[in-house]
Amino acid sequence: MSSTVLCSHSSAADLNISKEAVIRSTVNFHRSIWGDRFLTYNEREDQAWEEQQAKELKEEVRKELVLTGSNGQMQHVKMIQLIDAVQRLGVAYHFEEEIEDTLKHIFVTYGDHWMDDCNLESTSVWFRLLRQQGFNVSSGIFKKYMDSKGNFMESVRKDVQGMLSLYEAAYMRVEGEEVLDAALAFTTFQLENIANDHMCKDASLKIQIEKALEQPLRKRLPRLEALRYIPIYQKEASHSEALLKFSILDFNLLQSLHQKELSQISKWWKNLDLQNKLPYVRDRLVEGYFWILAIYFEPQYYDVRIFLMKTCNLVIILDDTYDNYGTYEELEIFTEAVQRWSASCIDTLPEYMKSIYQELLDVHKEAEEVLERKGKAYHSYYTKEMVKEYTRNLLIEAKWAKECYIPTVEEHMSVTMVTCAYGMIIAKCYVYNNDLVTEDTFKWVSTYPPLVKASCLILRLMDDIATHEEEQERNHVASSIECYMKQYGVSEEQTREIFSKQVEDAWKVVNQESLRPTAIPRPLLMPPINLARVCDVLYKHGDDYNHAGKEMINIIESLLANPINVSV
Ligand SMILES: CC(C)=CCC/C(C)=C/CC/C(C)=C/COP(=O)(O)OP(=O)(O)O
Repeated sequence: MSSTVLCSHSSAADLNISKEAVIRSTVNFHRSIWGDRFLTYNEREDQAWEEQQAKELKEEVRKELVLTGSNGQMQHVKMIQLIDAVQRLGVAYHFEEEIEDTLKHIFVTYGDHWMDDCNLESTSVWFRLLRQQGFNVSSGIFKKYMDSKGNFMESVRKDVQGMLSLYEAAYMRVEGEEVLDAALAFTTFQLENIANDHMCKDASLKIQIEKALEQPLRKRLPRLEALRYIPIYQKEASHSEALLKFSILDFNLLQSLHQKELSQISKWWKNLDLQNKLPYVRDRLVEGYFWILAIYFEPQYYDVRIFLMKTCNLVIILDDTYDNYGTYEELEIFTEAVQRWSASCIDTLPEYMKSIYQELLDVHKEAEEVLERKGKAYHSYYTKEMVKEYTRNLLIEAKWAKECYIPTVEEHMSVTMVTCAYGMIIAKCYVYNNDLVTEDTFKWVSTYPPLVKASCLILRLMDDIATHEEEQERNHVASSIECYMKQYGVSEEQTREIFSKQVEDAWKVVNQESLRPTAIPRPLLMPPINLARVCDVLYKHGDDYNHAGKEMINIIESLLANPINVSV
């Protein structure tokens, strides 16, 4: 994989560092597995008809989602089930107001006391939905399913659907919620037993349990949950035909929009001609698009996605330049140029870095022009400052790598919290958001508040758990695993366990910070939450960003290539 090469580079003369050969370490990343597959886009023939159908069905679903005058308990139970289905089918973004109104009404009506005679399944779904919506209902309600010794009752063990719902609800836990910690341990153990039980005859239930154990709903991306849930929902006797059909059409229409975007961005990427200009850079455009789609999949975020794709792929170019190809002296010059952020710096740069720098300025200038017209120039001020901070910290990592220095865990985290790039990406998510974003939003994100830190930590730890071995083989900066092992004298195995626990603790912070009142308007919380979620796809079974495995390839094909058959 990795190799250290001697290569003579034209920049050496400009740099005045050495007229002889420059030693570079390079990694031979494999080429994109997707080739030009997403370069061209063809609209499906029946798309206009599908759009019309979807429009009509959407209004039918909307009517079902509005509370009627009768407003009885039974209606509330049904409404909770319907909202759960709407969310899991991936179409909740069409009905945000209706969902907010209904859940608020239920919160105001019942407070912490969801109907006493309700079963575990209904109570768990109520709890999860309200917590997801930011209503801080008490987890104390689950104590009634425990005996005097604090163990879950025998009746719970027999209620498999109830346990499955409780398992999903428990993932909304925050620090100190012992009843939810106990519920999670109990349900996980019981559900694992059922999943491993060869005598269990209900194959469909078994699959649902396996999928839930693999990834709880809290960590699941809405588009991936939609793919999984559509066939399950269809089998439910009480399903709404309008909702089912609408979800399928909407999934396919969005897929078509995403294909169009990916084609547009593939052309931009191809035009950069990196294969010839910067052959050391990874070509992971399609995997990168999956990453961005995880943050925002809704049609209204088209501009943000295009901007994020350009700017995040530049982040990858920078990452490979600092981690891999650039010499320390070159990187110092580049970092200085970024701090000055001016086209006049181009002449000071080594030849191969000029196009990177120019593209960095261009992508931000493009955004700046749009924002200036809207009187929002400060949006780009903050994101540019975060890019500057990012390169300064990449340079520190390059120094550590050059000196083979293993920092303390605290030193490492203070730098890699920035170089994992999530803070900067979150800020960039807000650049084109108009109504809710204020200067305070940028001040919030740039100071790395608990939610942003938690999201960064989840990425850093999961990425390092997945890539530690591969990165060790090359001259990469010490990973958090190495730092931890050295500082605490523990094995790699123990460190991995400790980090997995830290990831779960970070999720508790994500949950806490999502409860009302929130530090910033609730819709703006989605980028850090979804960025945490995507790690659970990309880094759970290895490094699926750099080396997409079979399952990742399947995911990308289902999301971006294969429409769902309308008669599923
Ligand atoms: C569209 C697009 C490309 C999205 C990517 C999002 C992004 C910029 C993520 C941050 C950088 C990162 C962790 C890259 C993974 O490579 P790595 O494992 O080499 O990272 P490391 O050098 O920090 O370990």
